[in-house]
Amino acid sequence: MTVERNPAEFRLGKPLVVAIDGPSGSGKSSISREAARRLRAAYLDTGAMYRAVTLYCMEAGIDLEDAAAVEAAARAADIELSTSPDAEFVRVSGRDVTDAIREPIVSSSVSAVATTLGARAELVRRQQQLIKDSGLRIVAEGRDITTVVAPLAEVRILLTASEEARLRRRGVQLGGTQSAAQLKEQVITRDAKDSTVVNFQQAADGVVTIDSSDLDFEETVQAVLDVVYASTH
Ligand SMILES: Nc1ncnc2c1ncn2[C@@H]1O[C@H](COP(=O)(O)OP(=O)(O)OP(=O)(O)O)[C@@H](O)[C@H]1O
Ligand SMILES: Nc1ccn([C@H]2C[C@H](O)[C@@H](COP(=O)(O)O)O2)c(=O)n1
Repeated sequence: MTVERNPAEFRLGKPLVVAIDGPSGSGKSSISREAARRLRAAYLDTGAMYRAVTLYCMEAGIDLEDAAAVEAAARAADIELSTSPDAEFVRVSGRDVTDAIREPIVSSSVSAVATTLGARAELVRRQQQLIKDSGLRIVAEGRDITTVVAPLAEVRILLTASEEARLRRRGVQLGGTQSAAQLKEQVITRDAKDSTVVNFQQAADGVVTIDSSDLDFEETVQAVLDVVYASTH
């Protein structure tokens, strides 16, 4: 079913929190950003916050295996994150780190922060505040948005795709610069580590699964918008 109505006008004046979780490379960030644009909503990339804390720790010489130090860093880090789908930026201590947090060294270290429960508690608190600050019109994506950060969201989606599709997409996204082994490390191995503290492989009760393996980008955005309409009627 494709909805004809104008998404930008949909549910204006009423809360519309759209929570999207899923594994690495499933399309959460790119699909959520585009869905937010069309819904005229804010956009929250929670993974960027885990990445920002990781970079903060690495630059401060904090041992990522020291849970107490990582938790303290998550509390101390001065992180500014754009929630505009049209202006992506992340700043740590006022410095632009939008590109730096996407470097492979951060991708391969971020699970240490993501699996530190005290750091998660602090970032969940900040994420819930950002959702409130949006006026409750936002698409928020990550690994625990449907279950922990916004379990009462109007719309809750698990965005999945086959392992093969996710590896292929990430390979294309990185311009063919990564070997098959490197891609597997950044996508599959990272998911396995992150899965030890949050479940983003199976949909929780009430969460709608969208499998994008055989959908192109536009079809996936449309599938998300269809679930938004269906879940709010
Ligand atoms: N349905 C789709 N068909 C084809 N390509 C897609 C589709 N969805 C997303 N992509 C592309 O796949 C790549 C990975 O998507 P994206 O970065 O949004 O994934 P992600 O789930 O946020 O990953 P991560 O959690 O690792 O950051 C991007 O280049 C994106 O444009
Ligand atoms: N809500 C979230 C968001 C992200 N993470 C972790 C898992 C990833 O390894 C890392 C970076 O996320 P990405 O930018 O790849 O989406 O952050 C999490 O545990 N919970």
